[in-house]
Amino acid sequence: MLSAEEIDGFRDEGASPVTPPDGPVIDARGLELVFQTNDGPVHALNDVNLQISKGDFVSFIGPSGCGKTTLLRAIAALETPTDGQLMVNGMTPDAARRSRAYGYVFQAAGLYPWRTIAANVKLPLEIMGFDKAEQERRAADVLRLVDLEGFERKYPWQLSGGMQQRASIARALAFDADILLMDEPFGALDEIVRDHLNEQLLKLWERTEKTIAFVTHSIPEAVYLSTRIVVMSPRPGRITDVIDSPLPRERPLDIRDTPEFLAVAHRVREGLRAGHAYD
Ligand SMILES: Nc1ncnc2c1ncn2[C@@H]1O[C@H](COP(=O)(O)OP(=O)(O)OP(=O)(O)O)[C@@H](O)[C@H]1O
Repeated sequence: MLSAEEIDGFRDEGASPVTPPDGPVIDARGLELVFQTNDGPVHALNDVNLQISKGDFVSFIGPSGCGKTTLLRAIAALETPTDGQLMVNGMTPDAARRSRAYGYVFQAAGLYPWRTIAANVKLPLEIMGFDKAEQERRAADVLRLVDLEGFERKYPWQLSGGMQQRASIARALAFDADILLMDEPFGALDEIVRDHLNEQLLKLWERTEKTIAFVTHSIPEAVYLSTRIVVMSPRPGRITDVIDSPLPRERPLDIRDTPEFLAVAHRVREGLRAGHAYD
């Protein structure tokens, strides 16, 4: 379920989503993030430099604990960098959050079991004070976008895992932010369902022209989805490679068998290996 801080994000006062600037939608320069813990400092991000343009689909891939989620949470103003500069839509992450610059999709669908699918999708809109008619209209629109038309009155437990994750994507889309931050949204699903959702997500990205930042552990998923793949080293997370995908935007699933696809996957694997200490 959404945490108190995430729900607070919807409550922040703010205008409707703003038009992104001409420059990068997400701009990180020399970003550092150190957590202070009882066992001493944990250096999660080290000198992260990255510019993401409007309409990019960027995947972050790296070993467990390398700081992928931390980076996404910093973009969402849920963590505060200890050094460097981070701008989202040309403003500080806090200001971007208040202007509802992004929707956030978590690893677990996080739907409230006592609310119907439509009521879950409307939750942020309710908190933001949209009137009832607008809530209805938007919920219907986004549920159609994720192919859940007809499931409005169902409860989350009546839906499969993949459908629940689509509902959580619909909830993140409901207030029409330009940026979608997705933290391993399909990590817990079986491969066939994941393939199907990957295909659907690409179509949705085409239709909506959103900028997507997507965390994954899966090389094929990163290569299949992305226009850019950001490879990270083990903690402290540094960017070791940024790959601009040569693949066309239109991607049937069987593109994964082509030499071009396999070449990109190979480069990602090499990047992960280079950053990894095995001993
Ligand atoms: N709030 C926190 N306080 C202290 N340490 C934290 C906190 N959040 C994350 N960390 C630590 O920071 C490091 C990076 O964590 P993060 O969750 O960003 O990694 P990740 O790459 O997303 O991992 P995974 O792929 O396993 O989800 C880890 O060592 C983690 O234990």
